[in-house]
Amino acid sequence: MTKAFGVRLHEALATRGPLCVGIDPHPSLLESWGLPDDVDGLARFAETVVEALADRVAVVKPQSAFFERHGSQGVAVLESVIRQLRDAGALVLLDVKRGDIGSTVAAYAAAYLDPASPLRADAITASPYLGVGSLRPMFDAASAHDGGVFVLALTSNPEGAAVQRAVGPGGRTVAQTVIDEISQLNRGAEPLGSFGLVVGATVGDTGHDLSRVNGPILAPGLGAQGATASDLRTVFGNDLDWVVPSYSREILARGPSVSDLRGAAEQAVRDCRAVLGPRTR
Ligand SMILES: O=c1ccn([C@@H]2O[C@H](COP(=O)(O)O)[C@@H](O)[C@H]2O)c(=O)[nH]1
Repeated sequence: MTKAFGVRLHEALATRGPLCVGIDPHPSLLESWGLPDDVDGLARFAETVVEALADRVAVVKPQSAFFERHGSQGVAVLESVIRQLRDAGALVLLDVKRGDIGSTVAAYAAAYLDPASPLRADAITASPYLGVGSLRPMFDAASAHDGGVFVLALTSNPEGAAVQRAVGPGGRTVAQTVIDEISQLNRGAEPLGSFGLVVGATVGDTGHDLSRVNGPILAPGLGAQGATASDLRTVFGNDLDWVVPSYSREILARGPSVSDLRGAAEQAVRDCRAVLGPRTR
């Protein structure tokens, strides 16, 4: 029997350090690595990241879009990469940002969280734009199969604020509603729940209450989007315990050298540890 995603993430962060590295094979990165912008280039890029990082980084986050743009063969590469990452002990957070009416969300849940699926990951990202409740089939599948779901709350892009900071009839922002609903799902979980949030490292002081989340908070936007590890203190204040800092291009740009990729990941862990400090729980 496996352990709940929150438990596995807790262990991975403790043993491997507080870091998520994204696999985002941008055409420009393929070019700078001397690879063609085709399925072979995609596979060589992703396999190099697997070789460099899968046995040492806590969470690896393939960005599905960069695999999908190569069609069915790209998706086949993604399936293989997910399997290789998991076999090497990394937790795979598949960044797909899915969301829909509940009956369709059930199909997404089957695609990404059911152990029978070739695309099964440890956790996925989800969009709450159709209402957090519409994601219920994902939460149920995650609970049934020891997976996790990270729901967008305050995203790292500047356009997100207009929607996410809009205030609803009850006086809460859209983002705070998402935060509160996810916090409910994690109530009582030890050492932390399996339901996460996405809060960009670029957003500055959030002005939102993250104190009851009791689950992981993915913080993308570090590196290429301009945020630095020290910004995590400004963004999360005293709620730093379960922040999972996430870098993609900043680290990937150091390839194709396996040792340079590892060096960049080690530096990122040092930078983030200096801000996050020892986990208090
Ligand atoms: O708010 C969000 C949510 C997801 N992302 C994703 O993270 C990576 C960031 O890549 P960088 O190269 O480190 O900028 C990318 O896959 C985004 O789709 C995000 O940036 N912000």
